[in-house]
Amino acid sequence: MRHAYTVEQVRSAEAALMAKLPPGTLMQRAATGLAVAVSNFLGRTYGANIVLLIGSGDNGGDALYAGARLARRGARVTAILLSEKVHAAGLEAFRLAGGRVDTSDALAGGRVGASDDLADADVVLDGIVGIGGRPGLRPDAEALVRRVEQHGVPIVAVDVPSGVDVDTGETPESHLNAALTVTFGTHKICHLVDPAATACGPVHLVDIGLDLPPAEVQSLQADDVRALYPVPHGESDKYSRGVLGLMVGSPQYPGAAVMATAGALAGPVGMVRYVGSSSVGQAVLAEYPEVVVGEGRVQAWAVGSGISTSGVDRDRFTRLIQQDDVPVIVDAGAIGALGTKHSARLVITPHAGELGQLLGVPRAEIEAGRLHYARTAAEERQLTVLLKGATTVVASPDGTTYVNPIATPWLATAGSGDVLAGLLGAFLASGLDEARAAALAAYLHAAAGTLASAAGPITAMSIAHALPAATRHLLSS
Ligand SMILES: NC(=O)C1=CN([C@@H]2O[C@H](COP(=O)(O)OP(=O)(O)OC[C@H]3O[C@@H](n4cnc5c(N)ncnc54)[C@H](O)[C@@H]3O)[C@@H](O)[C@H]2O)[C@@H](O)CC1
Ligand SMILES: [K+]
Repeated sequence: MRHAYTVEQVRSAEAALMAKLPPGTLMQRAATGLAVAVSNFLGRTYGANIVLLIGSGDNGGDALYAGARLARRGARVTAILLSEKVHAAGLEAFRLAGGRVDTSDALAGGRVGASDDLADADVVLDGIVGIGGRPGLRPDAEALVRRVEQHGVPIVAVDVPSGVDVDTGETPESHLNAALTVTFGTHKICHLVDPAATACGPVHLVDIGLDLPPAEVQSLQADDVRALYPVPHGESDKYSRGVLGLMVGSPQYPGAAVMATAGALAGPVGMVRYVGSSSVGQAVLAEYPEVVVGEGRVQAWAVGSGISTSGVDRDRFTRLIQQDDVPVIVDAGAIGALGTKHSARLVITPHAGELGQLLGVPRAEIEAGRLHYARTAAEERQLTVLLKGATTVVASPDGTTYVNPIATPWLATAGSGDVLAGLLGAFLASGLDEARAAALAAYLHAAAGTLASAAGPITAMSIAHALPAATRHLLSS
């Protein structure tokens, strides 16, 4: 499991550890890991041109000490100081190691004389601000960063890309985009949650020995998927593996029922029941003769995919969400039919627009604050939210939050959400709790999409068809 923490949690873990260690130990651990990561990124150190952007805090200190190490190993390292006050011991160590300080007018509001250094750089280290920074780049920093971008020089962010909001993953002000982020001790929320996660690029974690409490945000890894997946055993039968009821698709959108069925049957469920209009049921049977059409006992329901809000059978839907023994996935049109009361365990699967409608918030605001709004909806409505998007967020009413670590933009294709609803239903019917079922479904859906895509376009059915292979690969690796 990958865990992400708030700044406050990181600071208190750091303080507890620092109290037990000689002064400066943690910064040295961080700087050593950073220097190694930069060498690996470059593929060489000797002869490399490295520029450091140095702000006023310890984040700049990390960059200066790492710069000193790289200079000692033969790199040409230049520091551009963005503040009159920088980490003094770090600067001294940097100078002693042969590092150059660019004394041109970097401080004079962006009239940067460091053009040669920037143009010739192989990499730029962003030590402007770390977890102590407020969101946004100041004008001098912004001018420098834009110059770096113009020259096409990759940036390695120290701890976090300067300018992002570390605790929310939001980017309300200007920020930089890193080719790699090297972080220390643990992941922070901005490393996992978009839009900041995209600004981080790949994230490399350097262990500095922190002891941390339960995480704010978690992200399943392949070994978690293996551990959680409900693999059938010798005594399993189709009923004990779980029966999923699908109330999805409509004469207008019959394909949604076929795609949700495809997703469900490629999951861990033992049996799928279809309940809906007979023409849609026929379409499902034509593709999947193993489906049972008609009422019967189920362990979970998926409702709403391919049904407009006005097309939802309100009486039936209200009865479903008022019973408390079977969890219900509420997708697409059914999200719009949701009232404020329910007693069933619910998972809603909105995209940003649908969540915006539910909360009365513009879509753009949801996109900019995905973690916040997913959590708000989960807490206020007492249900689990799977917020679809480039990185899927799963938030449950008890605060448990997962972010899906893998994604391919090719997943954004018609019917992809129907496959996901079916797959999620299969995990719920097999007995997993809502948050884990949603996190597993998001992971495998993205893994199958990535496999099917191979960096090219995909259809929803190809995602469903790739699910067994993606699952096999994960379970056997
Ligand atoms: N505390 C620790 O034990 C460790 C901290 N480490 C490093 O220390 C960093 C945190 O250091 P600090 O707490 O000194 O804080 P930062 O270095 O993140 O920045 C705080 C400083 O930046 C200024 N500032 C705030 N917002 C700004 C903005 N938008 N633009 C420009 N300047 C801004 C503040 O006035 C303050 O002087 C971590 O991110 C990490 O890189 C590492 O060395 C690991 C150990
Ligand atoms: K930084």
